[in-house]
Amino acid sequence: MALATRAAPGSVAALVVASLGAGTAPVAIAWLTKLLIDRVAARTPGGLTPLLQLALLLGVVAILSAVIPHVTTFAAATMGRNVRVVVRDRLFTRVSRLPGLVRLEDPPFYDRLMLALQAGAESPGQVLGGVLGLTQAIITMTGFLITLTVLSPVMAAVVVVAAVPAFAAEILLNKRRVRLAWQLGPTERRELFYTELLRSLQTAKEIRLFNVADFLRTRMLTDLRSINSARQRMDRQVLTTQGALALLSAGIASGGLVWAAASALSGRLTVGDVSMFVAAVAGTQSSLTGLIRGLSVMHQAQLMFDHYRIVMRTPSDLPVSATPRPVPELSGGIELRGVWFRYGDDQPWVLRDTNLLIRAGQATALVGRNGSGKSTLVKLLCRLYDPTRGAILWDGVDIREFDPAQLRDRLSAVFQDYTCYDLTVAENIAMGDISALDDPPRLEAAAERAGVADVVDRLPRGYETLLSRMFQDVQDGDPASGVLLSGGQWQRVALARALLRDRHDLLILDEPSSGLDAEAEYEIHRRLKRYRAGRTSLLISHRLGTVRDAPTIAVLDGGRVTEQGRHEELLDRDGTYARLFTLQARGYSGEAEDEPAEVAARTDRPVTGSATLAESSRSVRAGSPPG
Ligand SMILES: Nc1ncnc2c1ncn2[C@@H]1O[C@H](COP(=O)(O)OP(=O)(O)OP(=O)(O)O)[C@@H](O)[C@H]1O
Repeated sequence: MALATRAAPGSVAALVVASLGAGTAPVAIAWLTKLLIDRVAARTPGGLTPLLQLALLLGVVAILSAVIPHVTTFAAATMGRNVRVVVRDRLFTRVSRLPGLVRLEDPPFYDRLMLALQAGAESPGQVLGGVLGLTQAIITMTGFLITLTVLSPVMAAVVVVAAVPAFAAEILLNKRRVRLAWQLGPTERRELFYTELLRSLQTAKEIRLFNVADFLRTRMLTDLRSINSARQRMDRQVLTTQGALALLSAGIASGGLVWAAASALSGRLTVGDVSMFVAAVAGTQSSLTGLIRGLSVMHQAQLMFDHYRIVMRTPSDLPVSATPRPVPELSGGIELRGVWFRYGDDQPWVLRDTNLLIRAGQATALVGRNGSGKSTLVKLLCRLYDPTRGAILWDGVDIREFDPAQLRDRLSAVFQDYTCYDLTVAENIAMGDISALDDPPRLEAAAERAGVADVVDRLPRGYETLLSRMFQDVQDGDPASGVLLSGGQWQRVALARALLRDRHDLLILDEPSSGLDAEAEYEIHRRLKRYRAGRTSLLISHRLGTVRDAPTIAVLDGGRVTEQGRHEELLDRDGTYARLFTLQARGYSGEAEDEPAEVAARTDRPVTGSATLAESSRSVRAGSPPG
C-alpha cells in the first residue's frame, strides 16, 4: 500500500474516490428504483415533478456508476506503470549492490528474483485494488444487508452464512496458487532457457549446423506442457469449487424470489419491496463475492509479495566491513596466502593452499592447464568471491577489510568471457569508466592502446557506430548503421575497455589475445608490454610465448602454484611449464608430438617425440619462440 501510494499518489486518490462511489451507487439505485415503482404503483398524488426528480436522480447515479469503472481502470493502469518503475529500480538497486556472484549463481534466488519482479510490480496494485474492492463491497453489502434484514431477517442470515464456505475455499485456492508458482520455478527457468536457445542469434549457427532445433523444441514443449498441465489442474480445481459455490448462490436467490413473490401476493410486501428484495439479494451476494475475491486477491498478492520482500532483504553475499579501510595505492604487492577455494560446500576444491605474490610495478604471468583455477583466482582478486580459507593481502591488508567497490576502482580487467554490449563503440569502451563517455580523446587513446583504433576509424560512424544489428532501427532507422564485429575485433574492444582505466593499480588480462590472428597478437603484446612497463599486471595466457618475458611466471596445477620463476628458470626446472612450453613449441616447429620411441626408431628418424623434456626444452630455448 505504501509502495503504491508513494509511486502514484494521484491515481491512488482517484481510486479511493471511485470505489467509495462504486460502493454506494448500487444501494442508491435500488432505493431510488423502489421509491419510483411504489410511487407509480400507488398512484401517489403530486403530479409528474416528484417522479421526474426521482428519475433524474436515478439517471445521474446510473451515469456515475457507468463512468466509475473506466476511471478505475485508467487510474489502476497509471498506478501499475508507476509501481513497476519503482519496483524495478528498487530490486535492481538491491541486486546490483550484492557485491559477489554467489546469489546470482543460486537457482532458488534466481527464481525468487523472477517472482519478485512479477509480484513487486503487480502485488501493490492488487493489494490496493483488494482493499478498495473490500471497502466498496462492505459499503454495498451493509446497505443491502440492512435492507434485506428489514424485509426478511432469515434471508439475510442465509445469504451471509452461505458466504463462509466461499471464503474458506478462496483461502485454500490461494495457498495452492502461490505454492504452484514456486514449484513451477525450475521448469519455467528451463523452458525459458530452451526458448532463448531457439531465439538467439548467437546459438543459431550451431543449432542449424548440428540440426538440433527439433531436439531443443521438443524439450521446450515438454516443459511447457508440464507447466500447462499443472496450471490446468489448478484451474480445474478453481472451476469446480467456484461452480459449486455459484450453484449455492443461485439456489438461495431463487428460493428468496419465490418467498418475495408469495409475500407480495399475500399483501405483506409492495411491488417496490419485491424489486428492492431482488436487488438486495443479488447485491448482497455479489458484494459478498466481491469481498471474498478482494480478500483472496490481497491474500495471494501478499503471499507473492513475500518474494519481493525476501529479495529486498537478502543479506550481502560477502561480508562487508561496516567501517571499511580506505584502499591505499599499491606499493608492495598483492599476496595470496594459503588460499583455499571451492564454489560451494558440495563442490570440489578449485584452489588448495595457493600462495602467490603479485609484485607491485611488475608483470606476473599465470599459466596452467584448463580447469586449473586461473579464472577463479582472478575472480577472487576482484573479490567476486571470498577465499573459503586463507587470505588475499593488499600491501599486507586483507582485502575483506576494504569496501569491494573501492577495491574494484583500483583494478581493471579483461575477463576471458568478456561482454559484447549491443551499444555503440564509444559506449562499449566507456563501460570501463563511464565518466569517459563524453571524453572522446580518452576513448580514442584506449582504442589506440588496444590496437582497435584503425578498425573503428573504418566504421561508418566511427565511435558512434552501433555494434549490433538488434537495435539499428532504434538509432535512426538506417539499416547500414548497425555493424557486427569479428571475434578478434570484439576482443580488442574489450581490451580497450580495460585499458581505459588509467589509474588502476592492478591490470588483469585473462587470455586477452586468444581470438587474435598471429600478426594482431604480436602487435597487441608489443603494445601491452610497453603499456604494462612499470605497472602491476597479471597476465593469463595459454600461448606461452606471450608470457615468457614476464619477470615472474607462476604455474597453477591442481589448484596450487607448483612452479614460479622466470622463463629460463622454469625451463631448467623441467616441470609442467617446461612440458607445456615444449609441446607448444613442437606444434609450431612441426616436430613429431607423441610418436613412441620404437616407431621413430623403426623409421630411422631422430627420436624427437621421446627426447627428454629437458633436452627438448633446451633446444626450444635456443630456437624460435612459440606463439
Ligand atoms: N561458477 C562456478 N561454479 C562452480 N564451479 C565452477 C565455476 N566456475 C568454474 N568452476 C570450476 O572451477 C574449476 C576451475 O575453473 P577456472 O575457470 O578457474 O579454470 P581455468 O584455469 O581458468 O580454465 P581455462 O584455462 O579453461 O580457462 C573448473 O573445474 C570449473 O568447473
